[in-house]
Amino acid sequence: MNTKELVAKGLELPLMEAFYTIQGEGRFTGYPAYFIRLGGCDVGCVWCDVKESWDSGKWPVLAIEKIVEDALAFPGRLVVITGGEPLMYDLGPLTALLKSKGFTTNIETSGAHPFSGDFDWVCFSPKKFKKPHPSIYQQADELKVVVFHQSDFAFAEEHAELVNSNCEQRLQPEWSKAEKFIPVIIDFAKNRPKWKISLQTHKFMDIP
Ligand SMILES: C[S@@+](CC[C@H](N)C(=O)[O-])C[C@H]1O[C@@H](n2cnc3c(N)ncnc32)[C@H](O)[C@@H]1O
Ligand SMILES: Nc1nc2[nH]cc(C(=O)O)c2c(=O)[nH]1
Ligand code: SF4
Ligand SMILES: [Mg+2]
Repeated sequence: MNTKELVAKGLELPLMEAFYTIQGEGRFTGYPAYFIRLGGCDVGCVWCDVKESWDSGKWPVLAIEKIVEDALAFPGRLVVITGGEPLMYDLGPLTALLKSKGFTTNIETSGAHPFSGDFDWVCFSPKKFKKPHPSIYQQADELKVVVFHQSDFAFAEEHAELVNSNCEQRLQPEWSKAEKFIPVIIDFAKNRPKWKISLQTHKFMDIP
């Protein structure tokens, strides 16, 4: 098979970066985790903090065996697959291999492509820029909505209605608007206690 075919089968993937750090966001904030950041995203969030990931063609294509071998070099056994938009790819083979090696598998996704892979935790961050694929709503363990504009609160409530009943709900201020929206998010959550707050703590800790 050629590279295109191998990527289509999820046996090789474009890898922007992989790094061992502390999960900065959401339910596992503070947990040491190995991040696998896949290249490529077609969603186009204006405030994306990793726009350099968007062009998959910029990044080397690696066999999943190599990706997993590199992850094993670190003490932690929590992996976060992110991007770019990781669900652009078939994550079945990578997650199966990770789990066979004893990793807990988490994903950060916009849900904008059909769900694939075997995950212990699915963090679903819906975007106005590309409608989520229907398959994400029953898979999501966490709904994490980025607040960039006042209208994002209604957007968040719309998606809270669509996810499964035990899906955790978090609001995350868009980084450049944090000063403006943190007080608003605090007030919103205190009045609607199903909503919790997620901050990009890695940026406060000055770690990747
Ligand atoms: C870079 S995205 C990659 C994974 C996937 N494409 C997604 O959007 O969930 C990882 C997380 O960072 C969030 N994010 C990206 N840029 C942000 C920003 N400027 N402020 C706050 N959160 C941001 C996304 O909403 C998502 O929850
Ligand atoms: N430390 C750290 N935590 C994160 N949580 C989600 C991230 C992402 O870019 O997917 C991220 C990230 O880039 N760094
Ligand atoms: S979906 Fe994620 S990676 Fe893609 S543009 Fe939006 S925040 Fe960035
Ligand atoms: Mg990030």
